[in-house]
Amino acid sequence: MSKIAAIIGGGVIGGGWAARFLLNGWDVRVFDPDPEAERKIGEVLDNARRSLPGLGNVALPDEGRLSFHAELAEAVSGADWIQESVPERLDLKQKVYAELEKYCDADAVIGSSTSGFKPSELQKGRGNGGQIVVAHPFNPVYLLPLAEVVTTAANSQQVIARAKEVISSIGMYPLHLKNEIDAHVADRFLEAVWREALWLVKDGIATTEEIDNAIRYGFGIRWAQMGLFDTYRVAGGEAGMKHFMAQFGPCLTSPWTKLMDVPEFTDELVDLIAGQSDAQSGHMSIREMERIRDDNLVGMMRALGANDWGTGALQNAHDKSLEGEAGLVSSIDDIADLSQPVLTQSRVVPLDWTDYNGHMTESRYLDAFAQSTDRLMAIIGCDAEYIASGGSYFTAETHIRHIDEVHAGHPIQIKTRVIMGAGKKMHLWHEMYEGDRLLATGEHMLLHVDLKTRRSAPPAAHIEANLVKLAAAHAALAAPDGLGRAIGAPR
Ligand SMILES: NC(=O)C1=CN([C@@H]2O[C@H](COP(=O)(O)OP(=O)(O)OC[C@H]3O[C@@H](n4cnc5c(N)ncnc54)[C@H](O)[C@@H]3O)[C@@H](O)[C@H]2O)C=CC1
Ligand SMILES: C[N+](C)(C)CC(=O)CC(=O)[O-]
Repeated sequence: MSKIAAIIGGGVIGGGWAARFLLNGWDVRVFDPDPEAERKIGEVLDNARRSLPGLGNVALPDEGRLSFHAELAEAVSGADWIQESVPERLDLKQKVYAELEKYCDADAVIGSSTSGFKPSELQKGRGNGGQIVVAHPFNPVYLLPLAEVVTTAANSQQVIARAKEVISSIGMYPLHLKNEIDAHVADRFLEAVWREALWLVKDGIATTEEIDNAIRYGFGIRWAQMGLFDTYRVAGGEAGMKHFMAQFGPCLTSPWTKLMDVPEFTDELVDLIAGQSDAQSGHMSIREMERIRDDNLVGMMRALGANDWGTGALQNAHDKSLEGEAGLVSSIDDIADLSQPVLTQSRVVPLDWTDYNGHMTESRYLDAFAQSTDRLMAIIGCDAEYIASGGSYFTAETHIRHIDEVHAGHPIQIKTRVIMGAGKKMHLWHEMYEGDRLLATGEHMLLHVDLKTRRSAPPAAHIEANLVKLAAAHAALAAPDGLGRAIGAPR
């Protein structure tokens, strides 16, 4: 199946979709009458290239081709996925759908980024309405994985399944809503919070900065990892959700929120809010703020990945799906040539791996080598299931040589040799490269342990056999330069 996405409307959101598809290996065609569209998408892409490839622990596929088209017909003909991201005006969107109907392929899925319109409003009057679904993303689309997929009875199961499959394949989470409603689910929350915030500023209760602090220092970061209901379940203490509801349910009838209507957007209110926002953050450009936002998102999402939780768990699953294309294996049976060092890592240096010297920081070399050791362990059979049964390896000694520097966003690969594998011992040699350039070596001695006694113990027979097999195959290679080296400072 070809992978061609047509992006109709390449502004903030269309640019984000373009980057998400492109960096996941799709060819992307953009149609946008704005003469500045190419520049703007270029800038969004710069930010996306900086942040997305290093979000996960496995390299993304090769980037697709990006092209700009003056005619809608040219952009959409032959496209598998069409993403409409024109401004939020129903008349304009309906005009675009009438045009799309003429030129798109009959089996293409058409997703709309609309924040508020229902899919039936977009499908209305269209002979090909069954091809149209809402695929509502969140800014920045290239980093945030949620896409609300809203469908109607006009959409076949095949179209719905295809929509979910494509969205998942580019590392996103399709939240399928079968019942359409204005603004879907997530934007209902955003509007409620936004409305409260507008009143609080208008009535002089809090400034824009105080409101942002109330969110980012408190419930915002909490929501990011556990959402609303799980957070409140925990807040109910040992008695959980029922206790929480008994304690705080009555407040709802007060209610704490008094300001249910929307404040009028008078010039005075717009100036008040824009003025406070300028005072708060006017010293930074929007692009600068985007990069700060992206650095923070990547750091937080990668932290969740270490816990295999929330967006991090989703990214870990996406990484798994990319392993084959990246040349990574999880079993000795899948190694094509046993005589060569094993590829144990193919990734991009993430944003949060760099330091004040502007390059990958020393502790991350060990992090990368440790991940390669984990993969080698899995390859010989010491995988999660084996570890859960009570056996594993502990590292007893490590020697890392930092040979050349590498920067965030650059691709690295690690190749691993088994120097010795017998009984309880596993002696590994990792080499880290960017292309042909050797960046670092890692030499590690590990001991097999019984996780109950926490003492060294022989591994299961199949693990030792696999280790011996790899060690024997690698023994035919010339000894690596630097093997067994100590720092060797004169005394
Ligand atoms: N900005 C946001 O935070 C989010 C916006 N959305 C939705 O995404 C859609 C687009 O919003 P933004 O990207 O923010 O707007 P935007 O104003 O940044 O971009 C819209 C783009 O569409 C282009 N355009 C206008 N008429 C067109 C036409 N007939 N054919 C092709 N392109 C055309 C414009 O030149 C512009 O580049 C809206 O439906 C919005 O509700 C969804 C999620 C978040
Ligand atoms: C403000 N907004 C309604 C356009 C926001 C969205 O639709 C989603 C987002 O990215 O917050």
